[in-house]
Amino acid sequence: MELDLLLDIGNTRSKWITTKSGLGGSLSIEQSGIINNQELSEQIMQQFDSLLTSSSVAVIQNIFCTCVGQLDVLKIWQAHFPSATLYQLSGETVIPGFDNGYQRPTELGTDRLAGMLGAKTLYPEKNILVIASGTATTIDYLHQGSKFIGGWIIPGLDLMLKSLGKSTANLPTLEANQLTTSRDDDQTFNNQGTLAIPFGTSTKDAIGMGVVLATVGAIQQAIAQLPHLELILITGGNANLLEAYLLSDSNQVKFVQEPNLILVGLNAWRLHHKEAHI
Ligand SMILES: Nc1ncnc2c1ncn2[C@@H]1O[C@H](COP(=O)(O)OP(=O)(O)O)[C@@H](O)[C@H]1O
Ligand SMILES: CC(C)(COP(=O)(O)O)[C@@H](O)C(=O)NCCC(=O)O
Repeated sequence: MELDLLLDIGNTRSKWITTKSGLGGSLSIEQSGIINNQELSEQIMQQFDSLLTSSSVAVIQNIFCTCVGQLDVLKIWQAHFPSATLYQLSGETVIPGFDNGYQRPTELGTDRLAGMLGAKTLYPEKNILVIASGTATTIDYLHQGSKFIGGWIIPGLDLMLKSLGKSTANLPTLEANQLTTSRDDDQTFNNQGTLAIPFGTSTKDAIGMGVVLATVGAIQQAIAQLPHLELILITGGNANLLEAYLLSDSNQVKFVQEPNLILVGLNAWRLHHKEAHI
């Protein structure tokens, strides 16, 4: 079987999917995985073991990739699949029906571009806010599934926690997974059933609630200034955590978690690329 590898290299982790190499409709997933970039070589060997050992049957033909992480990370990926052809998404890549509103399109992170292509593919013609909550948190607006209006970049939850810990004498360095979302804890819920954000009464809570509110507040600001917003999509490593704090029915806008949004976007670009080069 001939396979293509869809690869999203972020600043913390690489997310991947293999799909049949031919042209198809929606994304069919053969295998998938997530690898921390610091453990890349070891994990590629482990996660791809069955593919690599049965290489006479399954071969990676092409890699369709977005890389906003270190180039060295991409080089390690390439070294494991030397016979595959590498295609890298660029801010300048032309996609029919998609208009990149950045002043300098090449400046736009290709993961953000792929996220919007994913949104356009899954929810055509909608006004969509795309939130990617990873190393950084990005909040991007896609108008009518076709025009990227612009967005915001703020430090991701871990990054905020790390920088507070590192740059102050008195603050501990918390981790995002210490910001609990469990309903078993003694936490406050608002009348929509999502977590309320109380004022902190300990250093830990003051930091935790502060970084969550910095993020949720930005998202709510975006919602407030987009009267025609129809849908909010959230993806990335902190999507679960963030979702617990976001209003599920903000301003009547539907809110959906799409873990593979960027890879879905890469697949849409892959199909377009293949159709254009038949
Ligand atoms: N198992 C995990 N390993 C690393 N980070 C994780 C993990 N689970 C959740 N996270 C959170 O997800 C973030 C990375 O999310 P991800 O979407 O992969 O980011 P990026 O695309 O920037 O690499 C980390 O900053 C961390 O806060
Ligand atoms: C904003 C980002 C750092 C997000 O990276 P991530 O958190 O996904 O690792 C990345 O999309 C990037 O490097 N963007 C380039 C600048 C821009 O999009 O304007």
